[in-house]
Order: sequence, then structure tokens, then C-alpha cells
Amino acid sequence: MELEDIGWNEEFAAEFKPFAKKGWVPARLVRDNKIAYGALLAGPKELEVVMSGKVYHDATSDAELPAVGDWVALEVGVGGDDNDNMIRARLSRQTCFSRKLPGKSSEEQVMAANVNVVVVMTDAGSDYNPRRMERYFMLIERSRAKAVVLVNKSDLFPDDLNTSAKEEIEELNAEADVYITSAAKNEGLGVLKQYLKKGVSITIVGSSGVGKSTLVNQLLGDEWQWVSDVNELTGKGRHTTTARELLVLDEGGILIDNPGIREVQMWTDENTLRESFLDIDAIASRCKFHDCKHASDKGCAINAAVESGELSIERYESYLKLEDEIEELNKRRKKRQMITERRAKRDNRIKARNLADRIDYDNNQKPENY
Ligand SMILES: Nc1nc2c(ncn2[C@@H]2O[C@H](COP(=O)(O)OP(=O)(O)OP(=O)(O)O)[C@@H](O)[C@H]2O)c(=O)[nH]1
Ligand SMILES: [Zn+2]
Repeated sequence: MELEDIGWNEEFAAEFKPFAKKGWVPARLVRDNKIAYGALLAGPKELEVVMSGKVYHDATSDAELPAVGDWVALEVGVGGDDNDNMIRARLSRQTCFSRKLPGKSSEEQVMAANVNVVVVMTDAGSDYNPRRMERYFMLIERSRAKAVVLVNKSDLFPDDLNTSAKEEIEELNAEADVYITSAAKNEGLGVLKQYLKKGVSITIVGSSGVGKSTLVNQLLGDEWQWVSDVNELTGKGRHTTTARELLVLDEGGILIDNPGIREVQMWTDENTLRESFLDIDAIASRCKFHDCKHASDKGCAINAAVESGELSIERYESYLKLEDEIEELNKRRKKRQMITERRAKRDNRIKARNLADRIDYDNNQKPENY
């Protein structure tokens, strides 16, 4: 395995020159364990690494800390205890797939660095939501990666439905490549070959249950050939490598899949939910009473629409559940935000765990006029 196989290129090499003079080596981060990172080096070799106090302190926000997919300059074998591989610098990101955390408008969370292609999975059925698709496109455009959309589960829907979803998505974003696929039946996936080339990093996003894992399994093949040469070297079996968030596919291409990306599927909000019921809102505006609960209220336009067949009963029921769903969503988000903040505080403390860093860190924690 060469560095090029895992995404190294001329720009990275140019930026790395001064670091090479110090005896540091390039590595790509394949895992973020919070306490330590996993890094893949030429060889191939996989090492546990920690970030230096300088890298930690120079980061003015969490988004600037090393993330999965980043290229770093590594000092191998300093000290002698378990902290002996140190991230000395992070190279500039050529792309950066990130999201703004809900509630903290300025806080950015990096899901993966240096991703070249983001594959969005949806289907032509209940998952299909043009507003959500637009928001994915927004994230991808900001990341500077290429957008590829799979209208999956094509085996479950009529051809014309699949085609109209595809065409509508193409209208939303002329830059995106859109394909109809069935991950379960391994149909139409061949189009991904054009992206899965040596050194190209891709990641997959989409709602829960849309087929992401099924696609990953198809790409990896039945034998789950995770960077087999690395495995031979480290003696790590398939179960120990599942924690790795960056995989080199045998046929070429690098797959990045981590919890941050997985969670993007929950990244929906009140507005998106409400927008998906705009048609029903329009009907509701015809209700006789302004505060109509659309249950058995007199003069309810929604009830009338259900009776006349203009509105399906299923859609009516999900509309009634909307308010509950929004409340649930907001509760979940608040909880997640609290956990994230608490965890971030703890992790930052742990990351600065070697002694010098720790002293540095503690000094910085003191008030200015201490
Ligand atoms: N009919 C059909 N079923 C599919 C297809 N792709 C996936 N499925 C099924 O849909 C279900 C969910 O698929 P997953 O691959 O686990 O979905 P996921 O996106 O990874 O879901 P999360 O792990 O929750 O994010 C499974 O039962 C799959 O077998 C498809 O193309 N056609
Ligand atoms: Zn009503």
C-alpha cells in the first residue's frame, strides 16, 4: 500500500515538506477514539496516536481539531510510554464535510475531512423529501465534495416513481449525479465504480433504514476484505477493525463511515418536518375554525378532504402525529446537545493528558488575573 492509495496527493506532499525535515511522517487518521486516534501510515502500518499540546491549543474551535480523514504530521516513538506517537501538525483540509450543531449556530462539527464524494441515499417512497435533499446538497456544497444521489430500493417502487424522483432531484442540483439502485438486489451499483478510484474518499449519508449498511456490505464484498494487508501486519481480525472509520476498498476507493456521519440522518428539524406537510397546511387553512383540531370539529376541511379522497387517511394520521413528533425531536435534540457538550469538555481534558500538556492546559483554564 502506498500513501496515494489512501488519498495522499501533490498538494499534501507540498505542504508536508517542512515537516519531513523534522523527521515527522505523514499519516491519515482512520479512527477517533476521543482519547487517542488511529492513524494509517505508509508500510502499511496502523498506530495509536495522540495530539500534541500545541495542536490542541492552536485549535480555536473543535472543528479545527484533527478529525477522521485528516492528514497529519506524526512524530513516531517519542517518550517511551504509551503516548509515544504524537500528532505534531494537521495539514490543510482539501474538503471538509461538517454540520453546524443545532442550537449553537456557530459551532461546527466535522464529520469527515478530505472526502471527495458524498453519496446520499434515499428512496422514491416514504423517505423521499426534496427539502431534506436540498439540505444535504447544502452541506455537500459547503464541503466542496461531489454529490452523488442513489434513489435506492428501486425494486419496491414502480419505474415511473423512481424516475420522477430521480428527475426531481436532478432539478434541485444540476451538479449532482443521480442514479436508481437496489442495494439489496445489487442492481445499478456498478455506477459507483467511476467514483471508487485509487485515492478517492467517499462517504454515505441518508435516513435510517434507507440501505446504507446494505450498500457498504455490497462494496466490501461477502468476505469483508478490510485493508487485508494491514490486517496481516497487525494481526487484527475483522472484529477488531470494525472500529476503524476509514477503509480502503480492494478495488480502489476509500470509504469513510463514522458515528458523526451516521447521526446526520437525524439531522432534521421542525421546519423540515412542517415543510413536508405544506399541502395539508393549505387544506387546513380552509377549516371553518381557526383553532380546529382536525378531529371531529365542525367544518373541518381536512376531514372533508379525507372523506372526499383528496387526502389519504395515512397521510392524515401522520399529520396528526406531527406535533408529537416535533416535541419528541426537540427533546431528543436537547438531550443530545447536553451530552455532546459534557462529552466535549471531558474529552478535551483527556486529550491533553500527557503531563506537560496537562499543566499547560490547567494554566490556560485559570482566569486571566489569577
Ligand atoms: N427491497 C429492498 N430493501 C432494501 C434495499 N436496501 C436495503 N434494504 C433493506 O432495508 C433495511 C434497512 O437497510 P440498512 O442497510 O440496514 O439501512 P441503513 O441505512 O444502514 O440504516 P441505519 O443503520 O439505521 O442507518 C434492511 O432490511 C435492508 O435489507 C433495497 O434496495 N431494496
Ligand atoms: Zn380542521
